[in-house]
This record gives sequence, structure tokens and C-alpha cells, in this order.
Amino acid sequence: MSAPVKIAVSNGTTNGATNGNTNGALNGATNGATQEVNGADLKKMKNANPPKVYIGSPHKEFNPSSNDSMDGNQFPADPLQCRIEPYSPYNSCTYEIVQSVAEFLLSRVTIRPKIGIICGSGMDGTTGCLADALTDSTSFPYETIPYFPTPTVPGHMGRLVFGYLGDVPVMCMQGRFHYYEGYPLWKCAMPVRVMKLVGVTHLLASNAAGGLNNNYKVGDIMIIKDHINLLGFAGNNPLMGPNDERFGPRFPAINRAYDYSVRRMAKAVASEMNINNIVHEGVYSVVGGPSFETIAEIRMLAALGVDAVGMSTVHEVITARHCGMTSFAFSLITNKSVTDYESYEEPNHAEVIDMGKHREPVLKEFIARLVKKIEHDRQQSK
Ligand SMILES: O=P(O)(O)O[C@H]1O[C@H](CO)[C@@H](O)[C@H]1O
Ligand code: HPA
Repeated sequence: MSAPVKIAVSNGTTNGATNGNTNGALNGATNGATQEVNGADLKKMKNANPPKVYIGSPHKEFNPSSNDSMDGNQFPADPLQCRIEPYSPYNSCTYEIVQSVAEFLLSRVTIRPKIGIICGSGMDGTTGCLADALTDSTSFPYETIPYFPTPTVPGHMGRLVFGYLGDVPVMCMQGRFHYYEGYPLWKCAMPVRVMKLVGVTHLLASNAAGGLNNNYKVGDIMIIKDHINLLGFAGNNPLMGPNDERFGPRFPAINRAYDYSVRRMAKAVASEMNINNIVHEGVYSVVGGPSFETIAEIRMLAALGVDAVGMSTVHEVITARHCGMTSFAFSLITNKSVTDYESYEEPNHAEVIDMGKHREPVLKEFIARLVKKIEHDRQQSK
């Protein structure tokens, strides 16, 4: 049975005050009621209270005259304001909105994490992994967080957990948002900006990916050293639209996206754990999905120097770098990409999730040790 977690119960009000003095982070007092429930209770709660569909959901017909509320707020009466809606490829989530989400969270937890973790498919604790390893945790189902999207993909649980990994305070996204779910890229990456305004300085993202590199086996880990943003090549980027300099510059550099020193720490962790034989470093490419790749596409990606392919992470890392966060990401190779026209093999999401669960203990330890090193390094460089 999984460890009890505290569920933060929204009382519809926020009282966090902006102090804006530490990395743009907000500071707020805890006033949210909390209650203890276990994992089973949480599932029951989720089923009993089907997710409210907020303005940010891709699945809702937007109706300006509706009286639907978002955390107690009415939709704006002015229909022009209502044009700020989620289908736009341009970011319509203002700094103030992100700030209000950060305040909402900070006013309900006392913990002030500097490290934010995003769990990939099958690694999100649906069976009780990383987030359940957190102690003294407070958990927010996404549907209880104003403006947050809700995940629609199996293997992505959909809650934000604050707690201690070892003795390091972290916040952990159990479940992420993908472009193929219907969310524009800026919306998929919006939680990263929330992390930033909560005070997070280091993003640590994981994902499930298909392995193209012939040296990789299913179950291996690939530390991402660089990416090819295929969605960006096609004119789609989470930073498209008006730029708010409070987050970052109009034209951010991305060539050092995957922090060299954190990658070195990750390799040191692999040595300590004696798993060098399954840990590689390589290039990840994002595709839009949800269909897996054709053989011709895989061959093209391999020719471009891609080692692993997936449908996430890149927009999160771009958004993190834009707002000055240090970022690190790794892929769990959950399947080998098919390159042979004679092959009967087909990738499928079930095997992706199964491999995530199978590798859970190794990944948990890998992340916990890395988090400890990052925190140690952060303390040293103060
Ligand atoms: O990248 P994560 O979220 O780990 O998920 C990966 O697994 C799914 C395909 O099985 C896709 O969503 C792909 O991106
Ligand atoms: N392709 C794209 N995304 C993926 C894959 C894949 O083979 N495996 C896990 N996520």
C-alpha cells in the first residue's frame, strides 16, 4: 500500500504575497486545509469528483456566456477578453496568471523547493514510485489547481506533489501534458513557469522514448545532451507569441540547454550505482505524435544523428531555459524503434508504461542521488 499523502483542499482563496526577491519566486503563508488520504482514497476521490474542466482544457467548447467558474471566478463578461482561449498557438497565459497559480500553491505548502521534477510515461507513480517516495508530502490533483491543464494519457497520473526526496525539498509533476492531447505547446509547458515562480531553479525531466541508437537496449537510460526540435522546425515553439521579458528574452539561446555540470553529476551517479553499462548520453528528438514513427521517419531521424525519439520534454526544457532555469533530462528507452520493413514489431503505449514500471527502482535511486548532488552543489555555490 502506498504511503499516505496530504491532499491540499482548495478553499477558493489565495493569500500568497509576492516578494519577488529570490529568483522571481513568490512567498506565501500556508492557509490551505489539508487532509490525509492514501493512494486508494485518492483514486476514489478522483473518480467521485470527475475533473472540473477549466478554461485551459483542450476538450471544452469555450462558451463566454456560461456561468462556469474557475476557482470561483466568473468568465469575463467582455467577449473580447474571452478571445484569450487555449486553442491559440500563441501564449495567452500571462505572467500574472502564472503568478497567481504560484501564489495558490505557495499559500498551501510550507516547503520551498529549488528542484522541480517531471515524471515521464510509466514513471509517474501510478503504481507508487517517485512521488510516493517523497516524505512529508502535500499533493495537488491537477484539477484542483487553477488554470492547470489536466492530463488525458494513461500512465500520467495528474498531480503535483511537494515533499522531501531524502532531505531535499522538491516539487514533482506526476504526469505531463503533450501536444497531441490538443494542448498548444505553451500550455504543455506552463507548469514549468509555475515552478519558476514557486522558486525552482533546476528542472529535471524524464521521459519514455524509442531507441534509435543500435547500442541502446530496452531499459537503458539516455542522458539527453542535446535535442532536435522537429516541432520547432515546423514553426511551432512554446515561446511563440508575445514575449514577456519578466520570464526571459525574446530570443533565448538553447545551445547549452542540457546543463553540462548536471550531466556530469548524472554520470557520476551512474558510476556510483554501477550502472554505467546501461547509461548513455545522446540526442533526443521530439515528434508531435500521437502516432508512432514510420520506418522512413526513423531512418531519417537516425541519419540526422538522433539517438532517441519521443513526444515531450523539448518544449519544457525550452521554457525552462527561457526563464533562466538550469535543465537536465533523461530518456528511459522503452522500445527499440523499428527500422526494418520486414519486421512485424510495432511500438505500443502499454510496453512503454510497463518498462517505466519495470525500471522504477533504478530510476528512483538515480533521481534521488542526482537530486542530492544538485542540492549539494547549489549549497556550495551560494
Ligand atoms: O514523453 P513521455 O511523457 O514520457 O511519454 C512518451 O510515451 C508516450 C508514447 O507511448 C508519448 O507520450 C511519449 O512522449
Ligand atoms: N516514439 C515516440 N515516442 C515514444 C516512443 C517512440 O518509439 N516510445 C516512447 N515514447
